[in-house]
Amino acid sequence: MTNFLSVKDAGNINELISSANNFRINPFSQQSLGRGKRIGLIFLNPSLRTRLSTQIAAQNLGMEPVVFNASQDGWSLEFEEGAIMNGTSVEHIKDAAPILGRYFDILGVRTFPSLKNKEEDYNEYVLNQFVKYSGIPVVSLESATVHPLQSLTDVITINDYLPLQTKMKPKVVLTWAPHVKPLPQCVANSFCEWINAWDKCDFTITHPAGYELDKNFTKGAHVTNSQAQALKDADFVYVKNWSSYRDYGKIEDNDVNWMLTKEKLSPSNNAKIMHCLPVRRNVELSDEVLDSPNSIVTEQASNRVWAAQSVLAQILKDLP
Ligand SMILES: NCCC[C@H](NC(=O)CCC(=O)O)C(=O)O
Ligand SMILES: NC(=O)OP(=O)(O)O
Repeated sequence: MTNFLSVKDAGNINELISSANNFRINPFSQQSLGRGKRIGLIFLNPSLRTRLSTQIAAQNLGMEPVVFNASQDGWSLEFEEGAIMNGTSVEHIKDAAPILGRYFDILGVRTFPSLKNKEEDYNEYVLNQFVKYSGIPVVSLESATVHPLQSLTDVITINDYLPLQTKMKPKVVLTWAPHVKPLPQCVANSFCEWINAWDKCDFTITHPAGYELDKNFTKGAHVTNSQAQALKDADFVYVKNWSSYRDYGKIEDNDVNWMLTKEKLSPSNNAKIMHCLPVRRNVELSDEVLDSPNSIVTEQASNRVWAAQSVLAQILKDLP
């Protein structure tokens, strides 16, 4: 593995899951793999889980992680080719990224979408420039359109429960939830493309009209505007808000009735509840759901370490 930017870089998903499961049993089994190697973790946006789990994963592999909160502590970066830099941006990515490439063996980058320029966001304008100019393997720590370390974690978490399932394929539902802010589509896009590629689940997406996701990510999934219909017999319910893809970055209609409650889950198959976190309690999901034994969000977040470790191990093995 060279880069880890989306499901396309994952190779065999089941092998990544199995490697993650091995690290969960024995976190320090491959300490020599990363010895003498350094990973730079560059954050252009806030993070709790990704920042900490990736540091822990790197340390478990014997690597040294260096975290840089670029948006707070670094010079303001310019990404536009040919820009006349007489404004607020101080340093061009063409100058900064090659230096990161000399300091580190692997680079992790978190960069959210602008939610203003759909074309730039969906072309991964920022992340791709880190890839182009750093010259070293790049791991997405969540980008404009996808969050592959989160999605790998999500399939690892679902996989843990597969032996308990009686159906050939468990019913996995991604439900839109209300929010106070317009959020990226990336966690939802990414979950869709990983669940589709993994192909072990019967997958339904439900959202109010106007929140259709980009078909490049969802194709193959059942899509319905009826949350009640989607939740019926569900084995896993993944809750997430996203802003409109069509009317890009806008809140079409923040229907509070879409908040997930215990009552709505009663026709489900005692569904496990998932969310990438952070979550707005009693806006996206009720306390009752989040605090119930069906919620596996803490377990899910704890799997972030093993997902990151399996990816970093694969990249380390393939370093030139
Ligand atoms: N990294 C996990 C999710 C990040 C982001 N959530 C947020 O920005 C939440 C912000 C808030 O709740 O104010 C998202 O949905 O893509
Ligand atoms: N789920 C997730 O990526 O969390 P952070 O934004 O805290 O890293």
